[in-house]
Amino acid sequence: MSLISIQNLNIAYGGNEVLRNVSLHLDPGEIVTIVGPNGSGKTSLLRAIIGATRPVSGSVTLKPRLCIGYVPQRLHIDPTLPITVERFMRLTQGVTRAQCRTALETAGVPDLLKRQMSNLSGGQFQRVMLAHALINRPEVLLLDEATQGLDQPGSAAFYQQIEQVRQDTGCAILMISHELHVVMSASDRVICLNGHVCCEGTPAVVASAPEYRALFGTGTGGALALYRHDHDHHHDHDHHHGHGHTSPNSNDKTTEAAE
Ligand SMILES: Nc1ncnc2c1ncn2[C@@H]1O[C@H](COP(=O)(O)OP(=O)(O)OP(=O)(O)O)[C@@H](O)[C@H]1O
Repeated sequence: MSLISIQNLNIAYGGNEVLRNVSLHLDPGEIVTIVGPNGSGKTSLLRAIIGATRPVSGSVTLKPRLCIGYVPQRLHIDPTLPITVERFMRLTQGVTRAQCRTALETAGVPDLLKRQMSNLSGGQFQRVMLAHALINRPEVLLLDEATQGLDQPGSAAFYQQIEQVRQDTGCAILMISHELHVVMSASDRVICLNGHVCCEGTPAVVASAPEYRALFGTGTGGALALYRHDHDHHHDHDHHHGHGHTSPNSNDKTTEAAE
């Protein structure tokens, strides 16, 4: 049974259609990346999954008692507010120090418990957010542009950590990104959203491709992959693509990046 199953979802704000006929599913242990330009409805989809937005029609079905961990885009903490990692993680009632330690270990930052949140680097901060999302041992992790603000090696390292988390905990991961051409190479599926599901498929792992090396060097440990999507349909005026199509010669599907 899928953990999350979305059928023919339509979302509109005051008559303005944002998502049209979107269907997708997330199965246990899968890593699925949703890419789409700004304004393509990614956050609306995420809000529909957590029940914060009511669809016009269609359905979102979650496995009964599904535990979801959420890693937000960027949480702003006032730098003048003194708060340690431990206190931040224990703001939720009932969380023990042992649970914090375990979650920080799983997130790859076992030594940060006593550190001030305001002194963490961007990558450390996002790992603490990851640890925070892991505390209740979720079956699904939702990541909303979780590598925004990190540089490329930082993003690659974060993606490697996510992969490790899947290995350690077996949880499924639904990742949202506005980066159209670079995705986590461990993604089992990539879904391109642009008001509707534009195309989907597996990302190509192209660590040896010249384009890949030119863009990212070889220091990313294969954590990033180029993703190229080709399709032959046109979009209406409301849903412009923010990217150029790379090839006009195929139907709706993901193609491998150059080898
Ligand atoms: N509560 C709301 N009321 C009215 N319009 C909204 C609301 N939330 C989002 N929208 C509009 O819906 C469209 C899709 O927004 P959404 O935030 O889902 O896209 P997104 O893909 O997450 O964008 P971004 O990458 O910029 O975060 C946008 O045009 C946005 O202005």
